[in-house]
Amino acid sequence: MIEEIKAQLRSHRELMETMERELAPGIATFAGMLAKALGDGKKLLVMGNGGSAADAQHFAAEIVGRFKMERRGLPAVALTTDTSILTAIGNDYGFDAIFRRQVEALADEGDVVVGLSTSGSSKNVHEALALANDRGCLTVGLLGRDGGTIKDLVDLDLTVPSSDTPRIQEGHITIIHIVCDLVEKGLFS
Ligand SMILES: O=C(CO)[C@@H](O)[C@H](O)[C@H](O)[C@H](O)COP(=O)(O)O
Ligand SMILES: [Zn+2]
Repeated sequence: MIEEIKAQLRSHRELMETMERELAPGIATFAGMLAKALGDGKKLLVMGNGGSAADAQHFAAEIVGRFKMERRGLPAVALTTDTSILTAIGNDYGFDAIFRRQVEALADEGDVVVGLSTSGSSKNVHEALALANDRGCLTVGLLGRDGGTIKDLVDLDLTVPSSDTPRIQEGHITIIHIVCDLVEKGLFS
């Protein structure tokens, strides 16, 4: 068991090293884009399924609440949280529409719309990002594997170089924390 634990910790560390080599410029672009949008009074919308739904909520909480600094709240909404909205849309229009319909209702031009998908191909995330593009939003995919169908759809993709879902999710939350740090420092220090 100890060997298995060490192997998993090693694969996490190796992924972080690969991300350090490959993703730093993309993470900087994401942070700059989000800081500019929030500074201009735009908002963040963020979504994902399963563990990525939790990551979406985590991201919105850092932006609305705080990451590390005492500062005013900034506008961010996780599209994963309202069970009445999710069940109404899912029941009436289908699961693939649960995020798209919320983008239709909430997204304005210039907002940043982020989709998390370890496969890069979850249909409900794909459809929401496609509509966000049509709305003139800035779209970002936090993805994994080969980036799936979402990679070519978004303005910016950050595809974590792994095919292991939990490792990809660990990559995503690391990116989210770095971006929150840079956004706070960019806007408030
Ligand atoms: O957290 C995990 C696995 O670590 C799961 O809940 C996982 O998020 C779910 O299977 C999702 O439905 C996967 O969707 P996606 O990342 O491919 O878009
Ligand atoms: Zn998970």
